[in-house]
Amino acid sequence: MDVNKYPGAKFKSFDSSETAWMWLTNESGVRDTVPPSQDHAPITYDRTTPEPGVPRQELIELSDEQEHVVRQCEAGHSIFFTGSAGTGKSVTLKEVIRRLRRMYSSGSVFVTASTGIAAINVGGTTLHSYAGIGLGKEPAEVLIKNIRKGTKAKGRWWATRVLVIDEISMVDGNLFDKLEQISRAIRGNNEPFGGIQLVICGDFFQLPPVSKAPSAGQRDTTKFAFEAESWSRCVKQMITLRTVFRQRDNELIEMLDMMRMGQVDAIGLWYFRKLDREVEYDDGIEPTELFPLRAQVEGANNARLNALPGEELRFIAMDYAFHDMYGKSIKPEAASKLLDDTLAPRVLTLRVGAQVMLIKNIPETKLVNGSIGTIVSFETTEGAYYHGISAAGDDNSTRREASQLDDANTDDSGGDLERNPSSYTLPRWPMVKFITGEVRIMPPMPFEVVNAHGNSEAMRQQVPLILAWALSIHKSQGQTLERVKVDLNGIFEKGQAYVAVSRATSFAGLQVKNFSQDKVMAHPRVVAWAQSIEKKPQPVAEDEMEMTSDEEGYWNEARD
Ligand SMILES: Nc1ncnc2c1ncn2[C@@H]1O[C@H](COP(=O)(O)OP(=O)(O)OP(=O)(O)O)[C@@H](O)[C@H]1O
Repeated sequence: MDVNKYPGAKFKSFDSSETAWMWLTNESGVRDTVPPSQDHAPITYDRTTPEPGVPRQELIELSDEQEHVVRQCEAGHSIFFTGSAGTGKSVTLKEVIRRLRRMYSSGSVFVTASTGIAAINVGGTTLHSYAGIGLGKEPAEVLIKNIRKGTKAKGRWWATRVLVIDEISMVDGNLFDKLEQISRAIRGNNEPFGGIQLVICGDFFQLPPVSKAPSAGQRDTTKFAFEAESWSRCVKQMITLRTVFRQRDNELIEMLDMMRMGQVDAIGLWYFRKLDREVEYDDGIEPTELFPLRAQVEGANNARLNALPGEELRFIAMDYAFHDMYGKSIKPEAASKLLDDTLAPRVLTLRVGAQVMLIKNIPETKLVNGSIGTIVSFETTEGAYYHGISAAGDDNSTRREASQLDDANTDDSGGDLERNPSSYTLPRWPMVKFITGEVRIMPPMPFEVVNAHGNSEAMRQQVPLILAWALSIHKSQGQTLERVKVDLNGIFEKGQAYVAVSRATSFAGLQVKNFSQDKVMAHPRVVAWAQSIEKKPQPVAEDEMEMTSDEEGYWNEARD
């Protein structure tokens, strides 16, 4: 890596993501992730060839009900699929995106989510940025006028054949109606949502749309997407995934179900009270404590880090800015802002003894996004190999590249100073011992932000870890955590307690402090809607008639 050309640089610009990947592959030696393909032709899906823009996941065999969702999407139906936490909604959605992009051109399948973090999780962009509506506060007529004036957002609306919306529970109902109106107006098509096929995913019992909390005596202004006037016209099918994969213990699954509905019975209460105990783990790795507020998380993590003796190492991310989907260069500051949603921090400060969470899946291992471990030392990759320890993402074929990474970073031109100020010649990376017992060295890995077409707009190279004594409930959404601690006294939002507690995989790894009925708040309008759906026969697509026993209704699990 000829970093002499870029003294102290944190950015390097490229014409396209392909040239950046070529540069990374040929010059920096980083080759632990295959560059996203820009090719729209069908690609065989395996661990080494990700679809454009779809985050790589371990090969998972879809269950029948998950496969059914995929087939309905392939058949062109507009659907909303839901299910309680851990039923594999994200896994299913990634497969839907992969298959639809293979069926149509990837340029006509747009992937969005309600928040930046959720969008990264499915390899998409925020719904607001797809729609080109800024904050979307103005009336629909004004937004339509603004979109008509430009070419970009208008072009996106025209090009869209399928619109994927993930984490729908956080999408405001008024916004949904505005988007529906915009779509019809811009596309000049009066069919529901302007004729776009909608694939909507989420669980309304999880986090609600962000709205100002009502003060005493004020009316709750939350409007859910299912309360949108256009919802029933646009969403023709609702499918509930019922098999929970995250937890195996049936009692825990039942308790979580009760919590989701905000109705914990006496037995559930007894079980929850039993969970109010300290859990000691032999390996010294503590449970991750989930907090509702970011400041609480930072306070808890920094206090624990500062209490550790020994040297502190700071790992500074390298950010790369590419082009947006119209070929316009993205400014470095804008790229860094986008990349902050990837969870990979701009600066990661660590010490030996720090508890960390992996924020990438490591193929061929049991290590996944959410795996918890402790820093046991800082080592060069060469040193780690000498002791028989592999690098993250490493198998035999990448060993050479990982050592090239060391060579690249030991260049005495100064590039290494940015990365690892404590070592001029031998950059060291965190060595982590995970709960699984596995020990891995963690050199930087790439984190990408893709646009709604699935092409890379920005990339961050950073050590794939964050501090994990504490985590915000918001960031924990979508995660699976083996050891969790939640104090329900801090909970203030409906759905928050359920999201937090449902991250756990087992009773043994779950501690719940201060459980009380009033903290397990399901939104009354979500409950009422769920119950009304339960009573209503569901619209069934023609090719679905024979499946009605399986897909009776949205809330058939509540009937059991
Ligand atoms: N068909 C399957 N076979 C085996 N494991 C699965 C399957 N589907 C999902 N899983 C696993 O179950 C866990 C939860 O999956 P996922 O995160 O997709 O659920 P989710 O419904 O999106 O959860 P949440 O609502 O909490 O975000 C993951 O560890 C995932 O790998």
